[in-house]
Formats: sequence, structure tokens, C-alpha cells
Amino acid sequence: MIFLMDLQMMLLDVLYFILRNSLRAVLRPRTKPVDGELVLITGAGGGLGQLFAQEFSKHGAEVVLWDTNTASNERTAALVREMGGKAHTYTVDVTNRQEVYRTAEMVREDLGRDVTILVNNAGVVAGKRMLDCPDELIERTMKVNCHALFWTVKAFLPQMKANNHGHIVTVASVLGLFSTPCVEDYCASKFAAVGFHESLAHELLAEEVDGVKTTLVCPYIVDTGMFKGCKIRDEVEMILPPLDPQYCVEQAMNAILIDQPLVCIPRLTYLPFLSRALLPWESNVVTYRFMGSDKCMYPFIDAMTNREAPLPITAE
Ligand SMILES: NC(=O)C1=CN([C@@H]2O[C@H](COP(=O)(O)OP(=O)(O)OC[C@H]3O[C@@H](n4cnc5c(N)ncnc54)[C@H](OP(=O)(O)O)[C@@H]3O)[C@@H](O)[C@H]2O)C=CC1
Ligand SMILES: CC1=C(/C=C/C(C)=C/C=C/C(C)=C/C=O)C(C)(C)CCC1
Repeated sequence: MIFLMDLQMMLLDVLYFILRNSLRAVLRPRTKPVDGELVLITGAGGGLGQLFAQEFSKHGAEVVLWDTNTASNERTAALVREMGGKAHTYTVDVTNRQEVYRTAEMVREDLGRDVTILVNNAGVVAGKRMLDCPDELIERTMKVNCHALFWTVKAFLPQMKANNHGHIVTVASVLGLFSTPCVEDYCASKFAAVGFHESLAHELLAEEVDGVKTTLVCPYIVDTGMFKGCKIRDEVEMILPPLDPQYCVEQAMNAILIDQPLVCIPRLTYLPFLSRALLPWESNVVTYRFMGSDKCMYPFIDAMTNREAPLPITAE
């Protein structure tokens, strides 16, 4: 009897959330205020990180900027300060867990308060065919895009849980939901990031920590230069062009401010995500071939190969 009542309740809840989320796609739900929040952004010197810092600052939040690249991190801080915002910079390699824990403690001491929103945005890609790629570059992608999520969340989640207030944002990728050829390191790390994020979100819900929210951000190609050269078939690219970084961050911010658990940007990319799950493997293969995504990374890899200096490899 109890089982049947639970089943009925669960089915009603399922219907309720389908309806609510369909309505949300049309009507704009109320956004939460983030003024006064302390937002930590990793990879804050990069294309999306810099825009996240500016957007959060526009909404009245104080930002803590982490990046390995001191110069670009300082540029982001200068932009935030020019807008009248408050920014604090730290040079941190997020793959180094001792450095992450140490700097997290330093942030707490320097600012005298806890980080309330964590945006895990730092990311890298090897940009080489797997068989030509030095093992260290593959490891680096896994460490930055996946392992670092554990270290930063372990550093900041305990206070969020203790205060029952916070938000964990993971900037993954559509390549964490479906894949393209020739970026095995990146896809593996982003699929792992999606798995990490979802498991964490379920854990918080199972423990009824309802004040700590989670948002998984999965963008398609963004024009920041990270995937410069990546190209699908012209006719398809007309309906699915690379995203403007500002548009991408605005969409991600909308999702964060309404506590949306997952956002794919643009919405059209929910389709390949669904087709991967629903269609036979071979059907997806012919679709990819038709749309030019089977070879979309070739020009990107050629461009990366022609770049002069290899990216630095950090050892822990
Ligand atoms: N651009 C795209 O097409 C897409 C990007 N994404 C994801 O969005 C996020 C941001 O990407 P985007 O802004 O384009 O990339 P960028 O390369 O412009 O920015 C990434 C930033 O992260 C920093 N970083 C790299 N490694 C570390 C590290 N170990 N510790 C701290 N900081 C580090 C980089 O520093 P440095 O300058 O020294 O390398 C850089 O400033 C990434 O997670 C990416 O995977 C998702 C979908 C599409
Ligand atoms: C696979 C696939 C596509 C191409 C996707 C591409 C090219 C994604 C690139 C994403 C990047 C570079 C993300 C970075 O994080 C289409 C044409 C959408 C539809 C068919 C399936």
C-alpha cells in the first residue's frame, strides 16, 4: 500500500517537474540575487572566466579569481575594478591539490569570509591526435578538467554545507554529453566532469542539503580561441555557428541565477545528446558524417600542431 502511494506521488512529481520546466523554457522565472556573494572562479584569466567575473560583478558579487596565468588573471581583475567591482587574484594551479587547499585557506584568512559560489571553469585540451600526444599532455587534461574539481569542491563545499548556503557550478562541455573524434583526452575528462557533477548534485539532494545548489554548464564551441579551427559542414554551421563568448556566459548566468541544474548552450545541442541515448550507434555515425562532425577537429589539430611552443606541463 505504502509502495503504491509512493509510486503515485513520484509519478505526480515527475509530471509536475516536466510541466514546470516546460513553462520555464517560455516564461522567465525569478532570478536569485547574488549581491554580497563571494564567487570564486577558476581559469579566470581565460575567455569565459573573464566574462563570468564581469557578469557576477555586474550583479553585485565580490569575485575571487584563480588562474595559473598571473598576467591574464590581473587583467580580469582590472576589468572588474574598472566596473566598480571588488576582485581578488591568486595564482593557483588547480591540479596541485596542496596548493588548492593552501590557497583556499589563504582566501578565507584574507577576506574573512567563506566562498559561497564556486565556478569550476579552468579547462585545457591537448589538441593532438592521441597516438602523437605525449602522455603528460593527456594526463594534464584529466588533471585540469576532472581531478581539480575534486580538490576545489573539497576545499569549499564543507563551509557551504555548514551554512546550508552555496552554489557549485561546473563548466563542462557538450563534449561531456556526446563526443567527436580526435579529442579523446578532452571528451574523457568532460564526461568525467559531468559524472562528478551529477553524483555530487544527487548526493546533496539525498542529504537534503537544499541550500547548496548545483549547475552544470555544457556549451558548444565558443569563440574564445580554445578550439580555433574546429569546423563542421558549412550548411550545418549556418544553423549552429560557434557561440559568442558573451552570449554563452549570459545563458550560463541565467541558468545559475534560477538554480537550473543543467544548461546546454545553445538549446539545439540537447538534440545530439538525446539522439546519442536513443538512436542506434550506426545511426549516430551516419548523422555525424552527414553533418561534418566526423572530421571537424582536423583543422583544429593542424592549427595546434603548427603552434610554436608546447604548453607547459605542471607536475604535482
Ligand atoms: N572554448 C570552447 O569552445 C569551449 C570551452 N568550454 C570550457 O569552458 C571553460 C573555459 O574555456 P575558455 O575560456 O574557452 O578557455 P581559455 O583557454 O580561454 O581559458 C581557460 C583558462 O584556464 C586557465 N588554466 C588552465 N590550466 C589551469 C590550471 N591548472 N590552474 C588554473 N588555471 C588554469 C588558463 O590559463 P592559461 O592561459 O595559462 O592556459 C586560462 O586562463 C573550459 O573548462 C573549457 O573546457 C566548454 C565548451 C566549449
Ligand atoms: C557531434 C555532433 C555535432 C558536432 C559537435 C561539435 C563539433 C562539438 C564541439 C564542441 C566543442 C569544441 C566543445 C568544447 O568544449 C553536431 C554537428 C552538433 C550534431 C551532430 C553531432
